[in-house]
Amino acid sequence: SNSDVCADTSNTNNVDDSCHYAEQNDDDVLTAQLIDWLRDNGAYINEKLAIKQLDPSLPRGLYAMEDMEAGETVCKIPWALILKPTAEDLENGSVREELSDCGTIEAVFHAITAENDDMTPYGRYLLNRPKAYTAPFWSQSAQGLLLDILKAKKAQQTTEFDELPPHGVDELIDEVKSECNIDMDDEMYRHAAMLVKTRSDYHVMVPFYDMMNHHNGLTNVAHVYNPFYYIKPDPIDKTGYEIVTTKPIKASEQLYNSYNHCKVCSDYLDWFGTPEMFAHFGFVEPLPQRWLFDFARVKFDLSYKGGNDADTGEIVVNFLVPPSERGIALLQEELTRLESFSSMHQDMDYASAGISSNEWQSLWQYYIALHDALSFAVEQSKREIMTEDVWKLDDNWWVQDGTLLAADVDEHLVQPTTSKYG
Ligand SMILES: C[S@@+](CC[C@H](N)C(=O)[O-])C[C@H]1O[C@@H](n2cnc3c(N)ncnc32)[C@H](O)[C@@H]1O
Repeated sequence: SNSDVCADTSNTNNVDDSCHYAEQNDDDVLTAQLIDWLRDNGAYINEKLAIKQLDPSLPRGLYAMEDMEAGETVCKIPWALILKPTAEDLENGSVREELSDCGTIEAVFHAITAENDDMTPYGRYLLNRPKAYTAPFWSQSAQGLLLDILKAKKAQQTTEFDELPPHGVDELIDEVKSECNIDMDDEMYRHAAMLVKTRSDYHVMVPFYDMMNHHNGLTNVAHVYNPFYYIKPDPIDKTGYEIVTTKPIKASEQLYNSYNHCKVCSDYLDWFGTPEMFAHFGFVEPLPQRWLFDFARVKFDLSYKGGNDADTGEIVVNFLVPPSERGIALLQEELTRLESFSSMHQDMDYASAGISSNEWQSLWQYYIALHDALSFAVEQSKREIMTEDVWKLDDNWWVQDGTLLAADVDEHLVQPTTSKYG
């Protein structure tokens, strides 16, 4: 229980105060309580694992404390400990297309607003996450600055995608409001919605699973059961939610998930790349990155030559669709515009911009990633054979990685036909 942990970690006269402080503020205590609670309630958590934050500049994540083999179970979380829509809502949709995360937002809201004694360690950890750190939840002024960078002010737009990605950061809150009929002016509902957007596996919020950070070059875990099909063919309400290692992992290495390429789900959103990851999860993913500039019909991956070694430094651009002169000229125009934006703001700080320090840092982190990606693409195009063919294609010009699933044309779900995504 909480008081046991407090008694263990404080031997001062002021037990109550320091105890209270630790409970409220120490994420190490919160995650230790989370793991105890999960194990006490029937979860399997591999003994070789620990949740840690190595450095304040790094996100808290899941690490191997001893060598692990490929195929070891990372965790198996009973259905009862998972936050999810009501049984009735789930009945209405046994496959992903019919499920929404509205019920999950409700479940998270209840978990983080429960009275003291009823609040689970999972609820407490979630409650303690930083608030409003993804762009759709930023203040109006911070969002306004981001939209300036993206040239996405509605009045200036001539076509839907005459702007840099990510698209629609200023629309998400209204979407949740209307789709879920949830009061998004309530601070706790907003926090619940952001938690679901940043941590859920579609309609399920799975404690411990959601401690894994993202890296598409170093992914070393996979789902055992397809989380989208909770009734068939694999009933995760009976089996529990299980994750396994896919590679040998050395002591001290981090376990990484992929937030956009699920290995057992057999499909992924081809357009969901680095900008979308930033909007949805609030961080700039490390290389490999994917960038799709619809207005210029340019799509490419950025990666390190010969693997994931950031130290070798050499970055390669892989155009997934042959670039056109017209498209590259449009990117060059945006680069020039971005540079004048940055020189206009160089003497400013977050206070003079009227936004929070976190918003300011996040904004410029994305600016740099965007500027770098555009520069690399423009540079590399000089060594490519250019063709204007991409402008003869229809709106799906960018679908190159596989075959569109006929039923899902709007979502652009792509079934991988190559081994590229493992
Ligand atoms: C599912 S949670 C992962 C656990 C989280 N780091 C924590 O401390 O609870 C997703 C959040 O982790 C952070 N994150 C995940 N992968 C990251 C990465 N590669 N770099 C930076 N932050 C990352 C982002 O803040 C994201 O919204």
